[in-house]
Amino acid sequence: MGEAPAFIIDDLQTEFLNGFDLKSHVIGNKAYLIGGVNDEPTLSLGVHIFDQTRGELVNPLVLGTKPTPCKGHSAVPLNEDRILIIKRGSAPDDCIWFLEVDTQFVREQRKILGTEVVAWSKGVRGNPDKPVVISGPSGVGKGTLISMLMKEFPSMFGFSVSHTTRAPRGMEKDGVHYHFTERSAMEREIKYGKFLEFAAVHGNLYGTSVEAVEVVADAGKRCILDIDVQGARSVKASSLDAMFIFVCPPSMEELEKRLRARGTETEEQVQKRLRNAQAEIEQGQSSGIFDHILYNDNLEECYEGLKKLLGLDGNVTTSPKASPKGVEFPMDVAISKIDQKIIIKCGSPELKTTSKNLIVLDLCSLKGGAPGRTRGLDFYAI
Ligand SMILES: Nc1nc2c(ncn2[C@@H]2O[C@H](COP(=O)(O)OP(=O)(O)O)[C@@H](O)[C@H]2O)c(=O)[nH]1
Ligand SMILES: Nc1ncnc2c1ncn2[C@@H]1O[C@H](COP(=O)(O)OP(=O)(O)O)[C@@H](O)[C@H]1O
Repeated sequence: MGEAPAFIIDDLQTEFLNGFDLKSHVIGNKAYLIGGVNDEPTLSLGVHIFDQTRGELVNPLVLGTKPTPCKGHSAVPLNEDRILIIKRGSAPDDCIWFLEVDTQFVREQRKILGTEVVAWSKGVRGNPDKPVVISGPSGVGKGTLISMLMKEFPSMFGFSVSHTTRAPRGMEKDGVHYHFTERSAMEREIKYGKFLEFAAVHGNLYGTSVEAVEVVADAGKRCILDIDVQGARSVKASSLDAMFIFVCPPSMEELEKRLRARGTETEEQVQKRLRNAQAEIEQGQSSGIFDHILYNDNLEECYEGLKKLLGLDGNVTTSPKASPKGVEFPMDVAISKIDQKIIIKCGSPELKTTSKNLIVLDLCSLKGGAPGRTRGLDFYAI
């Protein structure tokens, strides 16, 4: 989008002129201008801020995944910290978005980055199952247990693919086992708030991106995270409500035997991992982070113990959780807010999912937000 014409700033109302589709919303002393050139059918949702105190138009740093282009949009500010956007002409699961302008995440990023920041978050119906964090020293068998679980229940669980600066091992594939990355690129992404947690482990940087966990939940699966104790501590302190499991070896001698038998590390790396293992085991057992401790002596018994913790010891249906359907909005909608409810009036009778033309969106059930998804959307027709 080019510079917004001056009269839009003066008027600060919805304007459609010369192909511009811009909506402005005043929150505090700032007017948020959302939209851009409407080159039908592709309106790309850009964001500008008009700072009324300074009388200046500002280009904010826009974080989060940007919505795909649409045919138009309607918007309404919510609770002084975000703007609800309904994209027109989008798929039912892609029409509700939030532009966060003063949420905790945005305020933190503004402070870190020293510039004006806004962030996108996509609205998703329903809530995923609690993610499972699995920690334990190198060589204890975390990867083996997780592979067994994925193999037996492929449609139920999804693996959070971490980023790491360590080199790939022979059989490891980029994007499957890890996202192998340069340290500088990873540090930049950490700075831009893309990581749920990160830690230096055995001399390399490892981290879970917010997206890594979100894509698993988007697929209707329960997310499994294989991360170290420092990472588990960060997740525990985050807003992600997870289950925490620590895997212990039967002895240090057995751990060393497994690590050497795996044959993936140099002697120096084996020594480093063994040195770190003692402290990890102590923290795993005494830090209060973990809900459960599993001893991996006999693999089959340990795997049965893991399944029991996950409620998989009885008869289990292995189909993935059906993701709740979205709503397809017609081109013509009007939005208003009453307390914690959003009323969406659909002007045309073409609404596909219902014969009624008022949709109520309940804001009380919303969870999460940028830099991930805003989950728990609950809407119904009246
Ligand atoms: N904090 C954190 N730790 C991770 C992440 N991914 C892997 N790790 C941990 O990093 C450590 C080393 O992992 P890796 O190099 O794959 O070796 P392995 O544990 O011997 O298989 C393990 O304790 C993993 O649990 C991550 O995203 N964040
Ligand atoms: N209970 C067990 N008994 C014997 N060997 C095991 C057991 N669990 C795992 N292993 C072996 O130990 C090695 C390390 O396991 P791995 O899953 O790679 O550990 P981690 O992911 O915790 O580093 C692998 O070669 C694996 O086959």
